[in-house]
Amino acid sequence: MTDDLPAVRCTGLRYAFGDNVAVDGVDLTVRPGEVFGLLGPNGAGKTTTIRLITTLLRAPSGVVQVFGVDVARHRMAVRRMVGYVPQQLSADSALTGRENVALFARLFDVPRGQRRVRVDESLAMVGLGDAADRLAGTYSGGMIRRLELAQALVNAPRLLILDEPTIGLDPVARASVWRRIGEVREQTGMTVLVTTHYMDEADQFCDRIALMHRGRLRALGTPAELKANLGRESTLDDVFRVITGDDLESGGGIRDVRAARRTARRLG
Ligand SMILES: Nc1ncnc2c1ncn2[C@@H]1O[C@H](COP(=O)(O)OP(=O)(O)OP(=O)(O)O)[C@@H](O)[C@H]1O
Repeated sequence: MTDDLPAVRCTGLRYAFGDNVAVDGVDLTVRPGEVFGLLGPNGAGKTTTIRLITTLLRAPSGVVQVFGVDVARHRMAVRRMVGYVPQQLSADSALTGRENVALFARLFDVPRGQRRVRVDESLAMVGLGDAADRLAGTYSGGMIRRLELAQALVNAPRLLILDEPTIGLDPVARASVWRRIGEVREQTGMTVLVTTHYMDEADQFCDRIALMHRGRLRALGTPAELKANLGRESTLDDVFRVITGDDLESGGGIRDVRAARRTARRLG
């Protein structure tokens, strides 16, 4: 009955850190079953938007609904529907892959009788079945990301939210992470909301894209639509540059460097 409801609907969403308006009146609908990419330069407001959707931040104004459920009023119900892979994580290098996922199964309150099966299924979905009993500390960066994906999948979420799932990975590992995301989506029909800085990845793997800049949505459409609006032979990079001016090059600064270092430390 709820199948036609949007996976996410944000209306007039706004959030400020002191005087700094991070999210400035965002209206956004993510359709059920799609892979939706939220793009934008550093500081655009993507992570803050995701935190509002996942109930980690509370919006002072605006409404967020996940499959029709209001996040302000039903936080736990929303959390049960959402799997979230944040930028800074989560996998414990002193535990095996299986133990890491089992820990999340307990945290998410997966019924005891289903835990073992759910853990095995999640590890298999991301291609870590054979490595499940190795310590996560021995995994490559790409395997760690897939392990984090398995952690988010263990409670069978209807909506999977990934914040920069491929940052800091080499091209082969990036492709492998995306392949797993695609397979999971096909197997489960779940909706995927993803942020990325990699335009080529967004172009290839997202059904629709929203470009965010300075807290606002500046463009929304399929990759093909966004490129077509700009003219023949345009790339998503071109679209991005037109919308954000020079911010793509100048964006980042200390926060970006810190984030990249954090990721490198985590993966290294
Ligand atoms: N915890 C915080 N305290 C104060 N300001 C914050 C905090 N988190 C984010 N901001 C500010 O809010 C704005 C939006 O940040 P946000 O992290 O949502 O952007 P982003 O698009 O996710 O950037 P990135 O790509 O670097 O992750 C930025 O100006 C940022 O400096």
